This record gives sequence, C-alpha cells and structure tokens, in this order.
Amino acid sequence: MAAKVKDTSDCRRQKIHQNEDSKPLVPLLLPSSLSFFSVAALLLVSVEAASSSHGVFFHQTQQHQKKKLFICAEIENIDVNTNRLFPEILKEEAVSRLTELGKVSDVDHYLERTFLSPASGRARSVIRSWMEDAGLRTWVDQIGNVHGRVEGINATAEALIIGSHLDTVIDAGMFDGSLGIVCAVSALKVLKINGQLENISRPIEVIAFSDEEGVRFQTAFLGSAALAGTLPFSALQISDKSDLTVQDALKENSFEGTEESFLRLKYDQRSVWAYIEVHIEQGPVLESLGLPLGVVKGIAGQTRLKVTLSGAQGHAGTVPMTMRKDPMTAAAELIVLLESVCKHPENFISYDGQCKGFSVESLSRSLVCTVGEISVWPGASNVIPGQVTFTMDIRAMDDMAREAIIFELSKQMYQACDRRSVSCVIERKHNAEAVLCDDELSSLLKSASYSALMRMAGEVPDEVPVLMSGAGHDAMAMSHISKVGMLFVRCRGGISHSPEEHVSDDDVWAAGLALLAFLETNL
Ligand SMILES: NC(=O)NC(NC(N)=O)C(=O)[O-]
Ligand SMILES: [Mn+2]
Ligand SMILES: [Mn+2]
Repeated sequence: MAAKVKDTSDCRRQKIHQNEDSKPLVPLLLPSSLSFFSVAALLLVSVEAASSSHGVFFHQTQQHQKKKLFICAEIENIDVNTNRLFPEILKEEAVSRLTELGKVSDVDHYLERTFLSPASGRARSVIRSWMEDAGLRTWVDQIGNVHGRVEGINATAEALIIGSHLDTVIDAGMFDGSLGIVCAVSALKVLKINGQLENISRPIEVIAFSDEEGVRFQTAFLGSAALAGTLPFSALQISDKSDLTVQDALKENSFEGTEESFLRLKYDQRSVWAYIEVHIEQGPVLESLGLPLGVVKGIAGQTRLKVTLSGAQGHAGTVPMTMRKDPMTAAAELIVLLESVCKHPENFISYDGQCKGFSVESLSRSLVCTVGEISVWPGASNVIPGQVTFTMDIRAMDDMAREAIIFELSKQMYQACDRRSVSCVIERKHNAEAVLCDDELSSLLKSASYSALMRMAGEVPDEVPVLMSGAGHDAMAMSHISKVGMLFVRCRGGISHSPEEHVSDDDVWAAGLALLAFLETNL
C-alpha cells in the first residue's frame, strides 16, 4: 500500500510509552539526523496520556538509549484510529484467550499439558472453537493436532500453514506455543470480519500441534513430524514413564494408533507453499534491544539422550566405600563432565587441525547442555542406589560439531563408568538437525513487522532484528516439507519454561498485527 503524505493539521498526538509495565516517557529529543523516511512534518510532542491503544514498544534501556522520533501521523493509510488496529481482537481478546488456555492444565497449581493428556483434550476443544469463531473449517487429526483451514479463491493452490504447539512443559508459562496459535487465529478472525477471508489467494491452515515439547515420551515434534512424514512407525511403541506406549495413548484417546493412520497424516509437500510460526523468543535479546519483534535466521539442532547407570544396590551403612558400585556418584561425575564439555568444548574436540578451529569456534557460541530429569531406584536414603537414569539435552547450531561432542562425551562417560564398575547405557531418544529459515519468508515477516509497528506507533524501529533460536520449534519438523519462517516476540527477562514467562499485552498485539500484515500483503 503506497505511503502518501497528507496535511499535518490533524496530526494526532499519540502516547509514547514503554510497554504497559513502565511509566510514560518525558518529552523526547529529536535525533541528530533523520534516519527515517521523509515525512511532511516532524513534530516533537511531549508524551501525553492517550488511549492506551497507541502503544510504542521501544524500551528505553540504558545501553540502548534511543532518541525517539515521534512522527506525526503523516503517512496516509497509517490511520491510527483504533479500528485499523483491531485491539479488541488482536489485543484484548487474544490476551484473554491466552489467559484462558493458560489455565487448561492437568494439575491444579501449575501449568502442565502434555501429549494426549486430559488437559490437552480440553485445549483441543477450546482452540477448535476459536478457529470456528474465525470462520475456519476445523478437524482434529489422528495424532491430536487441531487444524483450522480456509480455502480462499483457489483451493488447489499451495497452502500457507501457520502453526505452533498446544502442549507445554511441566510448570510451564502460558505463552510458549499458545501465543503462535492464538495470534494466528486472531489475525484470521480480523480478515473474516473485514470480509477478506474468502478472497485470499491461497488456502491458509492453522495447526495447533499436539506434541512439540516431547515431555511425555521424550521424543519432540510427534504432531508436526507425523505431518512431515518423518515419524517412524516405531514411534508408536515408545513408552512413557508409566510404560504406556504412544499407541496406547492414542487408542485411549479414541485415535486409531495404527501405521495406516500414521501414513495418512503425511502432507504432500506440493500442497504447502510455506510454513510460518509466531513464538516467544525465550531469550533476552529483543528485550535488551528494546524491540518487540524479531525474525528467526535459524534454529539450533538438538539431541536428547537417556543415560541409564546400573550398579550394586546395597546397605548404606555396611558397604565400605572402596567396595561400592554406586550409580549415583557415577551420575554426579558424568553430569559435571557434561557441564565441562559445554563450557570448554575446545578441551574435548579431538578433530585433527583441519576442522578443529571451525567446529570449536561455532560450538562455543551455541553449544548448550542440560540435565533436566533424573530418577533413582529404589530411592531410599539408607539404600545405595541400584540404578540411576537421567536425561541429557545437547544443542548447537552446528550439527557436525554437536555430533563430535556427543561422540567424545560418550567415550569419556563409558571410561568413567568402567573405572567405577558401573554399567552405562546411552540411548538417543530424539534428534533434530539445525534448520535455516527461508530468506524470502524472513524478509516478508520483517516487512510485516515494520508495517505492524508503523501502524501501532507511527514510528518505525531502526531495525527488526534477526535472531538465532536455541529453542526448538515445530518449524524444524515442517522444514522437511516446506520452507519455514519464524517471528519472535519479546518476553520479559527472556524467561521461558517457567510460570514467570510473560509477554506484554502490547507485544501480543504487535505479533497479531504483524501476522495480519503478512497475510494482507502476501495472500
Ligand atoms: N520452543 C521450545 O520451548 N521448544 C522446546 N522443545 C523442543 N522440542 O525443542 C525446547 O526445548 O526448546
Ligand atoms: Mn517450550
Ligand atoms: Mn515452544
């Protein structure tokens, strides 16, 4: 939509403030040079109370003190009255839905909604109702993904898929996964209300994936990998901690749980134009830059290992220390070894000179390792454990270097257990290669973000940053059948996988508007 300038007389004063949690700013200084596009008039206005719908999202952080330029609303079509901003749908209703979904939990005092749990069934229903409210045709597939689709004027065209996940970790925040689903449905609802939904040039399908986190079965992306056709039939036999298999869980939820039903889930990649996902950043970068939105360049690869150490169970009071085969102390040594490997990979990569520098250099920037779960048998204070099991989550942007680390780490783990006469079994439970997002999609998402921020604040940030993702996403699975793009949304303190996870109402709104701008511009 071409930007035109119009008379400055009806220049609207808008509120420049940090997000809802902070105080309005004092009158701001003009920047030394006008780095922005030409405008009819630049007026410095003191910050005045105005309807909260005109939020500006650029934090004034110490290290990134930006001189704010307040451009009087002089770019035609940036009509700043609220009905172009749809706050009632993209902000108020979206936040209320996120809050509602954040209470759909399998336990009372914190948020837990794992693959095919009772709460995930309730979440499927409520998400489906929101999709229908947005005018979408809905269904639930044979692995618990919720789909909402509109065909547009050309039902045979390749579809745009917009997705994220409805499952959560344990003691989760209410935005991880849910934000992407709610924003997608809300943006489509605006298109419906504007009468644009039926005229879109290609089908749009929103998918709420059933298992991105992989908490229950330790294999992430079950829902999206099934659609991508990369989920092996053997996944049906993976068991959870109560020895229920994926197949048992599917049948318990009235899904078929057969190889045939798995096969039918796969999408033909010729039917997909692109996959995009809106997700919280789950890191501190956007907040440190004082910006609400960023575009994802790539997603780190990830490997999940299950380590089982078995020793000699015995009496805590009678077995001399020198005669013990204690899997607990062995586990302690291995967990500290894992930390050393991740902090100082240069001490562990045993490549020859040729590729050492490359791998170590790339590793040191992105290698992270975590032991998130540990269990002990029999688990009594006066019993030397017989068995200790724990998980290892290892991630890096460089797949080859990550594999090299896993190789070296495993070698040293076996050596340590040999010294302790403890048996060691290392199982690879999950693996996902690093993924690069599509440049064209990323550029379209970046433009959409600019448009959203322009609409909302009449001011365009210096940049919509491009970030790497250490967190995994369903986009990794979907990249097997489609080009993928991701939009990151600022979250407070970069905190995630915690009830402290928080996205401001205005940033939820910015994300929905960016998605709306993407749809309006590209479909
Ligand atoms: N966005 C996520 O939190 N993803 C999580 N889940 C997977 N599968 O990566 C993770 O651990 O990063
Ligand atoms: Mn997560
Ligand atoms: Mn997530």
